[in-house]
Amino acid sequence: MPKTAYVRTKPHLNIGTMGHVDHGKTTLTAAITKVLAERGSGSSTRYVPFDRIDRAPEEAARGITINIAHVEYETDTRHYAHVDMPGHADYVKNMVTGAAQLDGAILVVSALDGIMPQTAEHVLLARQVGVDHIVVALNKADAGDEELTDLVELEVRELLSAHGYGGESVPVVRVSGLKALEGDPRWTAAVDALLDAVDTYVPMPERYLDAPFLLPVENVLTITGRGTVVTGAVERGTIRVGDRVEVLGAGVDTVVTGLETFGKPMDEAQAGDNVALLLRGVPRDAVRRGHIAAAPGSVVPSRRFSAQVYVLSTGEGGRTTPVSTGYRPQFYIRTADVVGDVDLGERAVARPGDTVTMTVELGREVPLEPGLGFAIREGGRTVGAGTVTSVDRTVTSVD
Ligand SMILES: Nc1nc2c(ncn2[C@@H]2O[C@H](COP(=O)(O)OP(=O)(O)OP(=O)(O)O)[C@@H](O)[C@H]2O)c(=O)[nH]1
Ligand SMILES: [Mg+2]
Repeated sequence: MPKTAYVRTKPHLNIGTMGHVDHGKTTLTAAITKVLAERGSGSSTRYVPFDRIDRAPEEAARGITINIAHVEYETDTRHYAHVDMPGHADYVKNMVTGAAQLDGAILVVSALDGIMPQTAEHVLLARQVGVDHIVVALNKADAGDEELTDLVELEVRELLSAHGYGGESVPVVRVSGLKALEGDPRWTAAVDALLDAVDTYVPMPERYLDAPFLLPVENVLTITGRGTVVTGAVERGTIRVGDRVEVLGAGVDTVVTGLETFGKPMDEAQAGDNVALLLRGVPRDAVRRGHIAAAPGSVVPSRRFSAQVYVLSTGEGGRTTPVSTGYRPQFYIRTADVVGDVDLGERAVARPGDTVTMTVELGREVPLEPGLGFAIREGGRTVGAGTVTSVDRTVTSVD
């Protein structure tokens, strides 16, 4: 049976749940889909139960969200792709990948526990990777005491202000994902209120539809008998079946032979869409997460750039000791994870808590441009966050 094509009836946005481990992100995600399915809003909304969101086998075994799960739903005015991000500290790198494509985020904070290390880390990373709007879900409000919840709310608003989110105006909605899932009317209404806050507070971002096509590869899979598929969110431009693309990093130049969003075929994908591209004649192991699919010749990758970097303080989970020239951490740029050599120039050291300028020489070429945000990690933790200020295009790569 042919699959029904995707029909673009509402503006599409990418949002997601982020926050500390066990604060209820996945439960709330399931509750959102249930409330919307019952509201009957939009043909693409389906209830996705909790255990279908945490679906990779490795996750079920460990009971924590490792990969990033995408679900689709519609409110009355918008179509959303929602990524449920992992809270566990080891998986913050996946959070960077997920957040890199978010137009807005729902920060889930347990009203019982308040701000925890990953709550703060996710807010910092969200700021760095360009998430401009956050709505807060104070979850587990069914079990929390009102006065304590008021304190948690104050604390969250302060945290957001400290990271430039204007904490006093951010919507903070008290919810219970668990009770909403059980159908308790008080709490399904709270989820409705949260969705209304997302609909109104997160603006429709500007989509660069006229720019050359670019998609950072998030995942690669094989469809038996059809070929290799790359997935991710289109960063800019549009793409149609039959268009040529090159995959930077893989050295592949090919043609798009199929295009889907949430399992539905589409004729054209555009900036902001979460898509799967079927590529002609590309071996599965040629392409990896971190590569970039782009209109041929539209981007020139580079290795050297200058950046402004904030070195996380020790209290934020950063380093306890300064860094100096010669430091070699991992750089998380779009979906890529690349080693880089740091040069601090005249400045001898950068201490935790400092904001510094640096030159970086990456281990391999990636498409870079001023304004691009990135995270710096070392030994499984985030130690810095920065923005590219200029790109040195004179250094050519040997590979
Ligand atoms: N009382 C109460 N418990 C909740 C609520 N939401 C989630 N929980 C419980 O909190 C625990 C964690 O919920 P999850 O939804 O798995 O949390 P998570 O944030 O997705 O966790 P990670 O993905 O591992 O970071 C589970 O035992 C839930 O049943 C709520 O609104 N109220
Ligand atoms: Mg989860």
